[in-house]
Amino acid sequence: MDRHEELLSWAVGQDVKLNGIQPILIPGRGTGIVATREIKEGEVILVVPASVFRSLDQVPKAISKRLPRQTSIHALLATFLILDKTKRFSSYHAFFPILPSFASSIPLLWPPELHTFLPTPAKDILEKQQRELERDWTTISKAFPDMNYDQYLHSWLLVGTRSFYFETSTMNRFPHNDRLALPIADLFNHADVGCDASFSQQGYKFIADRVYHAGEEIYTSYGDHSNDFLLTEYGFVLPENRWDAVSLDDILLPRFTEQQKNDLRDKGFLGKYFLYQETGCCFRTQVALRMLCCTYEDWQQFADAESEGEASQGQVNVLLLQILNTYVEAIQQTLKDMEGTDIGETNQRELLAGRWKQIEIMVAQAIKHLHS
Ligand SMILES: C[S@@+](CC[C@H](N)C(=O)[O-])C[C@H]1O[C@@H](n2cnc3c(N)ncnc32)[C@H](O)[C@@H]1O
Repeated sequence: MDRHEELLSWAVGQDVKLNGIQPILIPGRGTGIVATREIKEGEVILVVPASVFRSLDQVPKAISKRLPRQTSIHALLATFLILDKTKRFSSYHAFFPILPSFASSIPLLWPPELHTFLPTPAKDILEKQQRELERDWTTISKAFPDMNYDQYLHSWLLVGTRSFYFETSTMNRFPHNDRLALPIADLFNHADVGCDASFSQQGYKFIADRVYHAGEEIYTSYGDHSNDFLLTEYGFVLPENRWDAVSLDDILLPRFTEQQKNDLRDKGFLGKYFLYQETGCCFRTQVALRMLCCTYEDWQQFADAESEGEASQGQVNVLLLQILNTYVEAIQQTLKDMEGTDIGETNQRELLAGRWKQIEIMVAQAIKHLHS
């Protein structure tokens, strides 16, 4: 029996119902789920009973009692995966990628010098991850002094990349993004649109979002995530991603005086300026650009939604064009600097360069759109 057949028979033994789907190895994406026959839109393709869940409620008291009440679910599950020596989940655990396989893809494991080349939104997510990992490891290593850091890091990354959002009443006191659970759904790879899961107290079901032909990979969507988010949280970028966004903060923020920053902050418009794949510049960016090229009164009226800013749109577009052209030069410089460095592994640098090329294309498309 190969590994995937073993996983399948383990799942069936746990009362998981797979209907016209199976896990297989997919080049470049590890394991994924494919259709074994033609699947109709709306068909239930997977039923996972709550008895298989690994979440807050299943963490043994022997673990949770040794930890402070505010310990994150992420930290609890990571600890549970390590200390769970029962046979029941061993076929599932055997599927987990080993720690070195995360190193090429997950920026958290890249050398810090390479982090300096990450786009700003990815850097922000990485810093949050670093803070959370440190917080969790401090708690866990105090309660379990024999635990090894690499083993914990591995388990923490497994939970971070494989768990799905799930809620029970016992989870209410935890932040939404910490209401995590495993397993099975984690065998699906991500696409910007895919099959949805429907949850109940009995478990969850996956429903086909469209027709699938035999052999076709079936995706789910981990959320409306940009490629900077996917890169940092999951270690990959999508070639086509309707939710992709490019941050303009690095090129816009340095243009403001302190006074202008204060005015923007007072109205809640300082930073988080994005260029979206589908819709172009966000409203916040339009507000910020008007701060740089309109009178204070015109800016204020636009920011307060008292004017639609049509009279100033021409000026705004000219300024945006100039800013985006400057950004393209900066992106090309980043790519050149990356070519000239041997920091990290080749595949880490290639993944990062690929992301910057996507950003360059999105900015170039916005420039083309402004010209037309
Ligand atoms: C929840 S797991 C999905 C199953 C995983 N492929 C496996 O081998 O077990 C998430 C991980 O799968 C990979 N992945 C998911 N979607 C992907 C995609 N569209 N392209 C490339 N890798 C993907 C990434 O490594 C990600 O961290």
